[in-house]
Amino acid sequence: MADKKLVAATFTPFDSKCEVNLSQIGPYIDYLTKRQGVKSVFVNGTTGESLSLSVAERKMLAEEWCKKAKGKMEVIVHVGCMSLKDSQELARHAVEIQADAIAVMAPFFLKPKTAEALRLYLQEVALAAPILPFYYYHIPAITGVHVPARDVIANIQELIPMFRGVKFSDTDLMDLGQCVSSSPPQWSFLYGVDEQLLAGLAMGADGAAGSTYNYLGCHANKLIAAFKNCDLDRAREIQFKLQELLSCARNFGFDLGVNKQLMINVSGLLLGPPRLPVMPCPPSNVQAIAKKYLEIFPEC
Ligand SMILES: CC(=O)N[C@H](C=O)[C@@H](O)[C@H](O)[C@H](O)CO
Ligand SMILES: CC(=O)C(=O)O
Repeated sequence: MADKKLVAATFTPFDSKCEVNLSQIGPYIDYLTKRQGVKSVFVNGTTGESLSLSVAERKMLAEEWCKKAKGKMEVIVHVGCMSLKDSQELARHAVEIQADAIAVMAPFFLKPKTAEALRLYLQEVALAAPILPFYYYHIPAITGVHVPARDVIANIQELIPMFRGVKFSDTDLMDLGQCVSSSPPQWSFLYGVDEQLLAGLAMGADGAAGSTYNYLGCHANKLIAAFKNCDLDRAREIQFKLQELLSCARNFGFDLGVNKQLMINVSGLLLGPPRLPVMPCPPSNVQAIAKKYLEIFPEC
């Protein structure tokens, strides 16, 4: 079985005024590589609040991540925007800064109505970065674009020669299965519903990309290793622990604000508040979740 990849979808470090704080990116990379065993990041995605950032801010962040990660981690830069022009600008920039790959979600103000419309849109973005591996970022719960991923990627290599896979953030495991079974083996399907990663792996996902791997990377790596060793009891044990933590977090209204504050509590990194409209979470509210984290995962 080929190596399976674990990708952390990064938070965007802000200062107390909600301005991008690049100084935390070096320490963030050290934390992920040394403490969590994470060797790939997905920058400027959902967790990174990309659609709440300006294009200039996204460029600054992507550049700093690529610069500091060089030789240490793989960097996938999400360049999806509401405007094709902005996405193309970010895709060109990703080439300049030598990102390892780009990913694009469906635009969701004026939504593509068909798989063909979405494929044509993705192609136009890909043309701005023709040398970079390209991933489609499927996250229908957020975009409201419910075209099955299977339909989006049908014959997509004819339009996007560098197409390499999907970041699949949806619970529809039949759609995932159909993506896997209809695709060439060199494509990667990275599963993005952390609560049920094991089910995604069982359906043939090549790895995982998600927000919780910022602070649960080392456990997710163990889950993946257990799955590869066919030790399903052990894999399930870890998955159930992760579910227990996230179910506790849900009781406190688990959203990006809570998620970011949990990462701050666990890692000690200075990531700041989220940006409006996401509301900041008072540190005291997260203490119960952080306590649960330490109870469930006393060590890596
Ligand atoms: C909506 C969202 O942000 N999904 C993420 C990935 O795509 C996941 O990593 C979740 O944050 C995670 O599964 C926790 O619910
Ligand atoms: C969670 C995730 O994968 C993202 O932030 O895009």
